[in-house]
Amino acid sequence: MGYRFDDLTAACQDDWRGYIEHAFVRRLGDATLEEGAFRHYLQQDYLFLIHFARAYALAAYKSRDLSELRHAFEGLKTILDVELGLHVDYCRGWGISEQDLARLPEARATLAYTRYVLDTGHRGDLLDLHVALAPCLIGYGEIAQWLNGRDTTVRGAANPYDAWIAMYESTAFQQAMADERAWLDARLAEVTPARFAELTAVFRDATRLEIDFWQMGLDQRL
Ligand SMILES: Cc1ncc(CN)c(N)n1
Repeated sequence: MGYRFDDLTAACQDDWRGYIEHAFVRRLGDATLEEGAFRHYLQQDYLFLIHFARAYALAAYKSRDLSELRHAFEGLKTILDVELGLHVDYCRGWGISEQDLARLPEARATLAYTRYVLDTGHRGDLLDLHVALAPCLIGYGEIAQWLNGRDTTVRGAANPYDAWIAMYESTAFQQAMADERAWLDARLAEVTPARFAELTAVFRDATRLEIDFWQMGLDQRL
């Protein structure tokens, strides 16, 4: 007993590394990612973020006290104010308008991942839902750190994806990630081994669905 968030990643090491160090992420860092792959990912990520905002709203609904409600509200605000706001501006820079985004067909990988998280939240409790959301928030914060620690990552004007890395290394995003980790550490400290095994299964599923999302971007598949 006395689990922490790191125990979840340790229990799914291969999947977690496969997500953080995916070929899509490596190429984005090396500035060798094909533009069409990034554009496809960016468009689907808009749809993804809308459903993830709904998942944080579900977390608010499932909250049992004011502190849980505030925590869900902070997560929702990070998605709406930090990520989605920047995302729409960023898409505009890539010639993708809000009207284009509103008309997008949803890729299977987007559908599978977002509905999995919403379903997990509906049938489970607040901790199930936050564990299903964790690869998203904590994973992207870790990806930005991992990219920055590599010698081959190209930063600045020489990398067309530099602003993407900057968004996830920003203080606002890194703080939201740290808050989520602390929240999970406090809750996981109290779970039994049997409950931890259930939560590990949720975390592994969500991490694999993140891997599929990168692959969908690389393959430019709907
Ligand atoms: C698919 C995906 N996963 C995670 C994140 C980071 N919130 C994102 N924008 N998109």
